[in-house]
Amino acid sequence: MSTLGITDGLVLRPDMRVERADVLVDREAGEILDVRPEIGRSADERLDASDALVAPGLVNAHTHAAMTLLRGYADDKPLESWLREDVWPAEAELTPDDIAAGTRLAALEMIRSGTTAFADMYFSEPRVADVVVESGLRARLGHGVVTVGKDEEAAWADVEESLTVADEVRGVSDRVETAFTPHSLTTVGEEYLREGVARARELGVPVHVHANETRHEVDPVVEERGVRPLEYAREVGLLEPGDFLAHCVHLDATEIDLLAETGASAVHCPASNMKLASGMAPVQRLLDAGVRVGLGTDGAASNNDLDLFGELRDAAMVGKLAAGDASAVAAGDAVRMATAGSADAIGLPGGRIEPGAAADCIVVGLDAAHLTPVHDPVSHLAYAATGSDVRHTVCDGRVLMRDREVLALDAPSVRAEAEERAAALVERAETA
Ligand SMILES: CSC[C@H]1O[C@@H](n2cnc3c(O)ncnc32)[C@H](O)[C@@H]1O
Ligand SMILES: [Zn+2]
Repeated sequence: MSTLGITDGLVLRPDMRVERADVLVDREAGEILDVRPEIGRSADERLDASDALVAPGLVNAHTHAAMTLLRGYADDKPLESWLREDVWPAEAELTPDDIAAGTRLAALEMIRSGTTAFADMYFSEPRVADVVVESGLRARLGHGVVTVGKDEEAAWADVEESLTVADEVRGVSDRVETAFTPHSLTTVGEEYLREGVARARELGVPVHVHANETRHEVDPVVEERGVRPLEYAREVGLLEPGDFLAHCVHLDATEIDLLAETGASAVHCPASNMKLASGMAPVQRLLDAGVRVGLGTDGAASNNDLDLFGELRDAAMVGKLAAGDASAVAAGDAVRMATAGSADAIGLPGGRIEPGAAADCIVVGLDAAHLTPVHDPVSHLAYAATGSDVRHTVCDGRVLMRDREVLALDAPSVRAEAEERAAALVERAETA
């Protein structure tokens, strides 16, 4: 057996206690073997965690990774006009090579800011899967379906593509899983949703969908169908355990209960919700009802970065504002959402430092001015740390970043290619 020891640090345990211990990893199995003082000293490879906290790798439960190419392209607009006037026209010009380059940039950013797994909904997902394999991350991937504005043939072809990706891409690596990913309850017609969801059940893949993000998305469902959007979702076969719904901002009490009863998860995207002025998700009410809640950045065009430490802070802050209660969404709740909550929501291993768990870990330096003194490391994770405090990143037992150097990707060439492709993409979009 070949081992990795993460030594001399503090370790964040699943119950949010922090203790001084080493973490010993089986590199081949990609599994945590033991968490105990001094257990890592004789490991084959060592990572220094002195003056640092060993935490689970963060899990980004909702993103569109290749949207890094559109970072800063269209700011300061609400969702509907942002999508229709800027984002969708630009996305129409994307090539598979652009998507690979944008995803590679996203992978670089995620590894550097302590994310070890993500859920993606986008296009050219076989190329996204190749980048996941190359970078060493874990992911659940899905081809996003939109049927509004398409003729029947094109709409069915989009549904078929999502199902084919869900079926075929999951075999490419142990670190890659898939989902059926209709874009939203209003941008995919009812017959396509019903059929796609039923076929996803046959394939045994979950559904990842945007839901209840803005009032403009909720009101038409209520007016036309006389039910709340998540009641409609249930009618078309959604909300099975394993399904996860991005945003869940505008929910009524019935919908919160539906999520709790069915076991479907909500993915909170606080920065995107604030930037697009979509609203404040009722996160404390979801947690109180027993709903599993994960945390996502959404795409880099509505955030504008993929640093989940920002979401941790935003989730804790906006959670209090939404509840009118400073004790709502406490630091430990936010950290749980970004780790075990997200991992469980998207159905990937990770999110916990304990024997038998996936060896997806980060080492966060606590030796910076903005993290001094250390009264409570969990508080620092939620409120004061940033992605650049991450010293090492490990996924599946493999070191992806050591002392801030990303090992599997060549950062300068990843950045250069993304820069070049982003400029050409925008040029094409603006002359189309
Ligand atoms: C069809 S692939 C996914 C699709 O979703 C778009 N998108 C990005 N951010 C959001 C958001 O916050 N709500 C809804 N849709 C979003 C993305 O640009 C792709 O077109
Ligand atoms: Zn999204």
